[in-house]
Amino acid sequence: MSPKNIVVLYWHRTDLRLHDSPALHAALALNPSIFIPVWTWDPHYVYHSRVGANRWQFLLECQTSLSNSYKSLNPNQQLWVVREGPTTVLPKLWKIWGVTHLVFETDTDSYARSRDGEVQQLAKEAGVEVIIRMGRNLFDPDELVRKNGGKATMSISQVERAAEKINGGEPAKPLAGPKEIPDAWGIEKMKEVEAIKTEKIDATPDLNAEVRGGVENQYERITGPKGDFGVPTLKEIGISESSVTTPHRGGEEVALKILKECVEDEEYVGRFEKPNTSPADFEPQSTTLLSPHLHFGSLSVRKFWWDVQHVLEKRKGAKKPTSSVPTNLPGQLLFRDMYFAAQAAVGPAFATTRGNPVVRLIDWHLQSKNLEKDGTDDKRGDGTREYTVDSPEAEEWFTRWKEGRTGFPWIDALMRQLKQEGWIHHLGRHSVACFLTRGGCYVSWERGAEVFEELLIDHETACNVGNWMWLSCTAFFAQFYRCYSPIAFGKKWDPQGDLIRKYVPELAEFDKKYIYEPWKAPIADQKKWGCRVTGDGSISKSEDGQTYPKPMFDFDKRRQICLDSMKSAYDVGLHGADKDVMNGSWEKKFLMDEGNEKSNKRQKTEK
Ligand SMILES: Cc1cc2nc3c(=O)[nH]c(=O)nc-3n(C[C@H](O)[C@H](O)[C@H](O)COP(=O)(O)OP(=O)(O)OC[C@H]3O[C@@H](n4cnc5c(N)ncnc54)[C@H](O)[C@@H]3O)c2cc1C
Repeated sequence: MSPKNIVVLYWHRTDLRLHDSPALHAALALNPSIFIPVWTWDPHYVYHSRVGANRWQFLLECQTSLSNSYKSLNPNQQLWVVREGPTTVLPKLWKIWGVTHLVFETDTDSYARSRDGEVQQLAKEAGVEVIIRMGRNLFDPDELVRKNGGKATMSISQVERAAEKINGGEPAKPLAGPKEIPDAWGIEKMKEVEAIKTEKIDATPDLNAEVRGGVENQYERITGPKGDFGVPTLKEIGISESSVTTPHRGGEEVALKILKECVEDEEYVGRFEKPNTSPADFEPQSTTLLSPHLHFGSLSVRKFWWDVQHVLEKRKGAKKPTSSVPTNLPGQLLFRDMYFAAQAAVGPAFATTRGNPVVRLIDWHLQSKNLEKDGTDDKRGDGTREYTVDSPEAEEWFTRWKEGRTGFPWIDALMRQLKQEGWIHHLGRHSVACFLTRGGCYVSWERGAEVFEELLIDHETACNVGNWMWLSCTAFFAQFYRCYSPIAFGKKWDPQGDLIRKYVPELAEFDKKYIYEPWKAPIADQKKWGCRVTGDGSISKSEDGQTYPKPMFDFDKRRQICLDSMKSAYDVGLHGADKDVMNGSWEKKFLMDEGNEKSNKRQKTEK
């Protein structure tokens, strides 16, 4: 085919960048006469995945930045945002714009796999050639699985061994970004899509109704309210500007600047060891905070790897102390690949307990409803699962955890930082995840993962659920007797309690002696420091001034109960895909177990 006749529709999804994009490179290598970079505003993410205001804003910033980059290379270009789901709109676009090739980056997330399968079939029927390239990971997750004997990658050493068989353990080198971009069709031809019948949008279940304070008009016109295929505004998607509270900004330019500053600090990169970075540091935080950029693809993970690798090699050459995998920065990126490949092997069930062969079944409180006898699989994988409130007390703990009013200042500071900023340090995530599950509340990790899914600006299904399984000791990690104290762990990193003072300002005046355990402060001191420790925090002001809640339970007692219960659950030894789990009879096994908190409770109530 002569380049004259080549019309490429480039479908941006996980790659909001121009630098090092193998799919974009392949698309431009076709030498197209017409090149149309498109984003389809997919109702699946708008309604059926939990997304908070901060992550919406981050996405819009990434899209705006990409659109501007296109414009700077070709004033007639932009990111063409089309407001309809991809499986219905793409075939219409191909027809109207005479598309010959569809090009996109591989996405191994469960929803994306089935969507892309459907799109490929439609393209085949329409005679459109499809080109797909991997660029979201260091190594192709499916290839890692194959090299790991077809099994989920459950440890870094498995990833390293599998990667060794792919390219001697080295990710491909980054590709240069384009210097020029061909034209799209003229605006009149582009706008012909307005004549097409818009499909009815499937807006139920709407998991983001609460996030959207205002009226949304995101699907009223396929080309957007101005008819210019523009990146939506917050207002158009029904989100008020005041609900965006994150200080973290999106976009390729921002990502490249952060990476540049990071690698210029040779000591930082050379000595980086994750366990030695503080969860209490803010402005600046102690790790790179590049995760949201990797999530949206505003940064290439291979560029991250190689820029860091060059610093490490230089240091090694100069015989300077240099950290190594898995605690150094490349090690962190391998953890990311580990979770992607584990998800690629397990499929949609990776995000749940039911049907997931790698996850242990623990008899948590607030289990997903699909674990009940008549439970069904969440085939759409859209997080619509409901849960069973087996204990009103656990439900209350879960709510207090989510809202940052547990009465444990370290936990509350982190949960409020998460809500405000959409990002917390990895060890902060450890603390709050352990506290909600095996180290305090004994609430299902699936509840915690759903809260993170909404609030994180870096939410990545594979990494989120993978890490929740790790922290709850249901997969990847099994040392459940190693538990984070909400008091001692924070104190170790931040003896002055600065993180607490920032995010729990009602305790700002407390002496460092009491900042982690304010309930122990004498009443006279509490009054002097302007905050009484009383109630459950549901009312922030009381008659005598500001208040902070009492701890919601005795942590030492809860830790012991959780430890005993975990031990019993490990003895029962069920996993998510076992017959007893799939047919809903698993509870019987726990009822027979004497050592378990919940089974004892149940036996008592059943009598
Ligand atoms: C309960 C829980 C939930 C999590 N949910 C997510 C999530 O939804 N999305 C997400 O990207 N990370 C998640 N993580 C992993 C990790 O906490 C973040 O990737 C990291 O804190 C991001 O900050 P950073 O960019 O400064 O990391 P850095 O320490 O600078 O690491 C560089 C990059 O390596 C990757 N990385 C580092 N640690 C991990 C890890 N343990 N697992 C996977 N990738 C890692 C990230 O892409 C990160 O940007 C979660 C961790 C826990 C304990």
